[in-house]
Amino acid sequence: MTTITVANEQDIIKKLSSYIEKISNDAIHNRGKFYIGLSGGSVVKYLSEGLPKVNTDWSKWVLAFCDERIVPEDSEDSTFGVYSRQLIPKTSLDKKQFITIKQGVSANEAARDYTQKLTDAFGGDEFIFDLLLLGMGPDGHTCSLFPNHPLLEESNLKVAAITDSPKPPPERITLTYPIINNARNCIFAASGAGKAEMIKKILKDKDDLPAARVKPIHGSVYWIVDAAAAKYL
Ligand SMILES: O=C1O[C@H](COP(=O)(O)O)[C@@H](O)[C@H](O)[C@H]1O
Repeated sequence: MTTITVANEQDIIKKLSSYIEKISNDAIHNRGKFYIGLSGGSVVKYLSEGLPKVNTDWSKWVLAFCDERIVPEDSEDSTFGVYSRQLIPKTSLDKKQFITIKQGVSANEAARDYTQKLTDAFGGDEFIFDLLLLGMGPDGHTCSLFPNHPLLEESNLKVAAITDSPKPPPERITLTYPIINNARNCIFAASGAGKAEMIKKILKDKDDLPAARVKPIHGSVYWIVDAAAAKYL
């Protein structure tokens, strides 16, 4: 695990963008495509500001979601909805490059459908993401994997439904640890004093929180944090 501490949110955006540029270009050079998993929350802002400056072949990107909320795409809570308003217009990305959830179905049906869409996108049932961009909530959750939730132990499903998310909206789908920890790279980005206590618990005290369980078997995990979020490290 590598922790990178920078001065402020703008520097997080710059550092994150430089990692994305390098990892995407390496993936495209070595394997012809770049598979990336996106998170919602504050990560959307980092990417909407940073990605438009990244030098990459956008046509080779395949974009999925680390988690998504079961809401209509035009809802403020839809992660794809936010990216389509805030990021897509600033890049050459096409909406068709995003693997989105099926609309108008239950969380369980959306999870099943999303698993099939990922199987099609990866050309098989081994999903190896080049990069997962992860957020960490103030309770230590990542993706839609929340503290003390049974989904933390899920070992069969690759994409799972959750219908009792403690953070609204309650119905979501999420990648599970077998897929998260099969990624080549995972990057957490977190800023602000509101995250400082949890960052200490995870990075210093090594508490068993959902974000701390991100340990790719053959890959790397990076934490990019600003000075306020790192104040207890
Ligand atoms: O609900 C969610 O929260 C986490 C963390 O969000 P943040 O705003 O505290 O960074 C996010 O990573 C996840 O994708 C989202 O569904």
